[in-house]
Amino acid sequence: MGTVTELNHPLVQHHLTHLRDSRTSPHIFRAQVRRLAILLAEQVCRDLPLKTKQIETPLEPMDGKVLSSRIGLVPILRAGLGMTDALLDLLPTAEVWHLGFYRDEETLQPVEYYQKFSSSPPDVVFVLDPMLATGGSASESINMIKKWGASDIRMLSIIAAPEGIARVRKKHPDVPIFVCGIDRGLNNAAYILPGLGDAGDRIFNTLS
Ligand SMILES: O=P(O)(O)OC[C@H]1O[C@H](OP(=O)(O)OP(=O)(O)O)[C@H](O)[C@@H]1O
Ligand SMILES: O=c1cc[nH]c(=O)[nH]1
Ligand SMILES: [Mg+2]
Repeated sequence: MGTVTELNHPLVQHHLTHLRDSRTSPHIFRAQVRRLAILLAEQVCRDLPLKTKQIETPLEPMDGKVLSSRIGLVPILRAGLGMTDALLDLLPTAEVWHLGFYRDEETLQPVEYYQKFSSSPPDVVFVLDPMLATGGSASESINMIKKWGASDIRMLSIIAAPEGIARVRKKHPDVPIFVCGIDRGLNNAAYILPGLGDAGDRIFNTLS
């Protein structure tokens, strides 16, 4: 079974609470998503390989270390876009490839509407989606990323339901999951409880 890393850090809990709060404005919500994505990035990058790079400091030459992998970010539209810039700040040479899915409100099944992949996959792919609810969107996304040829795939979410984690682990036992918080479960409409509502709508200010 794939590993699940739940960030258990005071900063994560602090920023998660402000993210969840229904009074948080879209402007602050976006900032909170970004802060939490940075904290997730710190965890998910812990074992990335390094190579030596010879540089000169103002005082002397030295062998420095730099990341050696080709890293790809795959934000799941729309809400995954909210996490992308935070990852790019830390990984400025990462490639960004997009997948578009929306969840059909009746069937709760993910519906694909956009895919943009290169001819060869990166060495490591970070799948970005703040919400892992039933796990349908994440599982389908990972299916497509595997068809692309990627083998080192890591799922980054801000909030997950146990049901979504179980589904991704069952379908993709090779994919580690990194999440800021694991919530109680899903309501009848498959929204995460206590959750934060619809992440895409809160990021893009499209709540009607
Ligand atoms: O685990 P699941 O049950 O599949 O639900 C999670 C999906 O739902 C949300 O996207 P949504 O369909 O609301 O699209 P949006 O990002 O455009 O709002 C979320 O960002 C995930 O992609
Ligand atoms: O709680 C949920 C479930 C799916 N998508 C969201 O944005 N929020
Ligand atoms: Mg949405």
